[in-house]
Amino acid sequence: MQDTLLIVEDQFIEANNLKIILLKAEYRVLPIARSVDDALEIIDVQVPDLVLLDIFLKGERTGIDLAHILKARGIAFVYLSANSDKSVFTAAKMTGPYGFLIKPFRERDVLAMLDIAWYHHSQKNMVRESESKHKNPVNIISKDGELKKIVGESDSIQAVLRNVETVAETNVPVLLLGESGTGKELIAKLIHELSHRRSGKLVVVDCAAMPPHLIESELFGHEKGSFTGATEKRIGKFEQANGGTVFLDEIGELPLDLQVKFLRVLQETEIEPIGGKRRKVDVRILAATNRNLEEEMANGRFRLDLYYRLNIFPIQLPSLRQREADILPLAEHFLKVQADRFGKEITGFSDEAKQMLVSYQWPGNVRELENLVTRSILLCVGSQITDVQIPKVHQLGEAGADLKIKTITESERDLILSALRECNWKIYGPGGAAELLDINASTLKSRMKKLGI
Ligand SMILES: Nc1ncnc2c1ncn2[C@@H]1O[C@H](COP(=O)(O)OP(=O)(O)OP(=O)(O)O)[C@@H](O)[C@H]1O
Repeated sequence: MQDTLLIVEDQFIEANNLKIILLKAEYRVLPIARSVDDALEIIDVQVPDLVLLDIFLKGERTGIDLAHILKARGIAFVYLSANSDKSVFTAAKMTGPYGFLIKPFRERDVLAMLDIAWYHHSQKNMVRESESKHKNPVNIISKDGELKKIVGESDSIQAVLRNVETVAETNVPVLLLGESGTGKELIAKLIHELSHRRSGKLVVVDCAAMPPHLIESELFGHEKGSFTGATEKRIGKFEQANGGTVFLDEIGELPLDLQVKFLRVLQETEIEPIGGKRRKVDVRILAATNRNLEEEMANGRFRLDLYYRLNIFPIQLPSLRQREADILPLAEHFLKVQADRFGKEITGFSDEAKQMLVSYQWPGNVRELENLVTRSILLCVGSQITDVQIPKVHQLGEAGADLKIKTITESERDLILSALRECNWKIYGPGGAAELLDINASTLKSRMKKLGI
């Protein structure tokens, strides 16, 4: 089957010459688009295999704006541009094209670039296919009737799932590492569900949430009368989980004296309730932290022996910004789940909203994404989410960084550049630099021209 190409170019003669070259090389070429709107109309009817994209086009939106949309839709593209200006090139590069040709170009340069683009595109598709062939070990967790799906297409989350598959059936303790909101607790639940302990309990203990004077009794239990106020015997979490799994979240918060007692659970599978005798428990330990345990050890806050005992099988959860490929699948997943929950009929995100989602850094990781999607659903009035309220404080991150006194022109230039960078060089529409700077897009464009950006 012939590969189908779309040329997006506002110069009629150049577009036509290019079309002739491509037809001669036996590509199928869709009608030429002269603006972003034209291109979108064509793509809505027929998805091309690859788009050849000029940067400055007819109409308000640029090729870089279109590239963001193509990227969100998973359509490959290469740039063809007469403009080799460094800032434009940098902005174009950030959209992840398969190639960039400076006009005027020779026929064989175009064809060679297309060959390379096809090669990279097919490699990427092969990786995607092999990823989707790898079935998640169990991606549905049922607990108290609650269904949870583990979503993730990126290499890094697939590697996590493979590790989970490897370790789940063993009795080895697992240390889950990663920033807050990356899914450590969810993975702990998955490990439990995949283990032979699945019919036993999974007891979750958040070490950071317990008052220090109660942790020992909570974890190990106490005998009646063992201290003032111990009016009843208490069964600790380790014993409650007998035959099952204990997940200790925020293990880095466990006080040093209790780390020794916990080490005994790991080494001897024994607990010692306050005021009681040592006894055996049959539990598997999963622990998580978003702290750097090596640093904690260096500062004397975490025991070396416990660290080595726990660190037999560490699993590092990647931050969301390290796995951009997962942002949209996760967002779509939360949209479906939460829209059902609130009884709203929302079909999806607009291209602009998708672009805003993939451009943001997600310091709060998957939890922040889930919350933002929920908020967007509640605020959504139509059948599509067209706006997501990315926190402004992060968008403005770079603008105030440089405090050196500059001329007004220099400051204006820096500010515009920071805003453009924050918005991945999107000028118009929601999440664009004009919105961020709170000025009219055409004013921004004329300021950019004047300042040579
Ligand atoms: N891959 C994923 N697929 C679907 N939902 C996910 C995924 N990862 C995380 N979540 C959801 O994101 C939220 C945060 O995840 P979780 O509580 O497991 O993170 P955490 O790393 O344990 O956070 P913390 O360190 O703050 O305790 C949860 O609602 C969880 O269900």
